[in-house]
Amino acid sequence: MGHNPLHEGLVVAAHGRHYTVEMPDGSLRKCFPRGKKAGTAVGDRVVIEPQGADEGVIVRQLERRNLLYRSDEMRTKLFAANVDLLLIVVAVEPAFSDELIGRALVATRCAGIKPLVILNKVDLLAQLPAAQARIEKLRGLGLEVIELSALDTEQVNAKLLPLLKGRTALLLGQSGMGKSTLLNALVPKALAPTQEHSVALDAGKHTTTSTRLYHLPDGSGDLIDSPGFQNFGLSHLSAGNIERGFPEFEALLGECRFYNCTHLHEPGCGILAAVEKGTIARERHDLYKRLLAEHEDQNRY
Ligand SMILES: Nc1nc2c(ncn2[C@@H]2O[C@H](COP(=O)(O)OP(=O)(O)OP(=O)(O)O)[C@@H](O)[C@H]2O)c(=O)[nH]1
Ligand SMILES: [Zn+2]
Repeated sequence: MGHNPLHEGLVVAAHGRHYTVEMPDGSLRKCFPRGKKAGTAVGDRVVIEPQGADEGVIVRQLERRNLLYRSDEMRTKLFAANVDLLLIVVAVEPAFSDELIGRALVATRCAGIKPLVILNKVDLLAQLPAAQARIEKLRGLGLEVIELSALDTEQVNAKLLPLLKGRTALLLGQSGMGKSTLLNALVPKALAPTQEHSVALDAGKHTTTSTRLYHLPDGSGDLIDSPGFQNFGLSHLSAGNIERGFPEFEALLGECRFYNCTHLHEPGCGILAAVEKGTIARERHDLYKRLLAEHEDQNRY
């Protein structure tokens, strides 16, 4: 009895212990990692050995362009691989978190992924100016922002499809920002349960919690969605990585007196001086301090 021939496939869903791998003919296989270690993420290209009609074993994974992690207090987990674009979905209402955007910005700068902010629900005209004022600050950090209403499918496609063409984008958003509505507008067959549907269908019974990759209908790009994903734990990043995650620090780093300045308490620190002057926002420096502290906590033992 010889081995089955090996095949290359794309990991389109992660379910904890097993993965869904899409084969070149479009068929899906339920695949298990060889051995105990699961070093595979959605977006990875893998070589599998087919087993039976619709299963397989992941023999190895091909080299990846980049890898995003999501870590919590407990551990660091793989999130998604080979991502070109991080779509950070925020909304005019409810209020969005600067913290999450700041963390996403650090993660993308470290992984070499382009971040793009989507301001959703611009049809809520009364609250729009206040949201736009907050968005201006993000533009000041060099973030590109696209304004749209996810309820307007035509508008969503006109604004986003050209940017998604030939790329793999990861959707990120706090609950209520309209991420599911946006996904449904781009990939109708994804049928991501929106909040209304979840309520109608009995308290979110149909909400999936696994990370999934969807192909755009015209086949010219992929979207990765990770329901229930709220925060970007970054405790796996080094202090140098965290520093690099703050674009507004970059031009000032040369002004610190000490070459290994941590920008926390050193005399002659260019960053601290800018915070005092107000040219770097204090909330941003506070986020920097929090990320460093999380990193210290994680690496203490
Ligand atoms: N006015 C307006 N409402 C929107 C828009 N997009 C989404 N919504 C509404 O906002 C609410 C939240 O949308 P969802 O798509 O469920 O939000 P989500 O980000 O997926 O939230 P979770 O399902 O909790 O993860 C729903 O009531 C949507 O109908 C929009 O462009 N304009
Ligand atoms: Zn400094």
